[in-house]
Amino acid sequence: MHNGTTITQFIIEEQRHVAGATGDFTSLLNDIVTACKVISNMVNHGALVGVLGSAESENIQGETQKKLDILTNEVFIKSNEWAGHLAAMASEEMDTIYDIPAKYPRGKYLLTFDPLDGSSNIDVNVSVGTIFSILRIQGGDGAPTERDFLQAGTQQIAAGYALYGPSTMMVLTTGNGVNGFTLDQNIGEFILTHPNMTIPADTREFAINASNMRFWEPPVKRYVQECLDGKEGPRGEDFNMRWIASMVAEVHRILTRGGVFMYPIDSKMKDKGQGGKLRLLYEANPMSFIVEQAGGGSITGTQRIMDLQPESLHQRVPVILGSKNEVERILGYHDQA
Ligand SMILES: O=P(O)(O)OC[C@H]1O[C@](O)(COP(=O)(O)O)[C@@H](O)[C@@H]1O
Ligand SMILES: [Mg+2]
Ligand SMILES: [Mg+2]
Repeated sequence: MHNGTTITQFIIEEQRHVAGATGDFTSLLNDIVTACKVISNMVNHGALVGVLGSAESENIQGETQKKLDILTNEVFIKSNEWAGHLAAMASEEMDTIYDIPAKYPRGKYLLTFDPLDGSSNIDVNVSVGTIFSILRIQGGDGAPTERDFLQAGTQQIAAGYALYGPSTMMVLTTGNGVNGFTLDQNIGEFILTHPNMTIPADTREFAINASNMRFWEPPVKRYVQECLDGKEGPRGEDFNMRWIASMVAEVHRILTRGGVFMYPIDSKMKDKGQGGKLRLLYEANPMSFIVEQAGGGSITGTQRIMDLQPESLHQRVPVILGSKNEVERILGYHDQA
């Protein structure tokens, strides 16, 4: 039996050092933690409870939704709408913002989330996750609007993800570094197991969906080719490759042992007028906050993601993140192009 620090104790201790803290933020994080525990249980039971497979619906990106995309979205809404901490929510799976029902008090925070990340893996029992980010509403007391969510990543006050893998973990930043917690199923508590996670500046491991190679832009083609050329090439060292197709699992690997993850822009997307594959508010910004807090870098290819001014709720952007020196090398290749 361990006597580790629970995530609630950790958050409360951290908030003790925040001037003017009211407890709202702690309580909001606790509701998010509860939602992830419910989702962990749902994902773990999978076919036993009939939650695998596709739903007969599409999200605003035109992707066929999985049953679990919809069920996990519901869990997040129900767990977070009632307590009076939120002004509104926005989800990858909802076309418009979710306004807090009038029967509940409205609060000062905004929550954005990707309820199930790595959906294409759920039916094949590969790790999936949940990604979230917390902002403070900037506007007045009126009803929140989509515009309230269009804040740069630097405005985030917290970000995190849950990883439903061999064990269920939660990784969190509130702007004071990055900490990882493992769910002890026996007591139903997330316990601090990975304090102060940091990303090594150098790595010999990259992750990209190589099936898109012919559509990539020259800087990415050059970077990946040099990795593949290994010892015989300009890098003079062999590189390893990974692709799980769950962003949460890729980022967790990078937080644990370094690496670089790339979902770059490509000509196929450009032809469709698409700005990238991954969503700025639900995936790119929260993961960039976590990666930067762990000493890594996160860019579109040409600029820092967290400096981007969002233009729309479901905007997609290119994402290149991970070990700082590799990310800077890729930025340099784009500058030279
Ligand atoms: O299917 P691909 O091209 O390998 O893309 C995988 C990427 O798409 C995603 O699954 C998109 O996220 P969702 O599953 O939340 O839609 C990422 O997690 C992952 O990195
Ligand atoms: Mg996702
Ligand atoms: Mg998703």
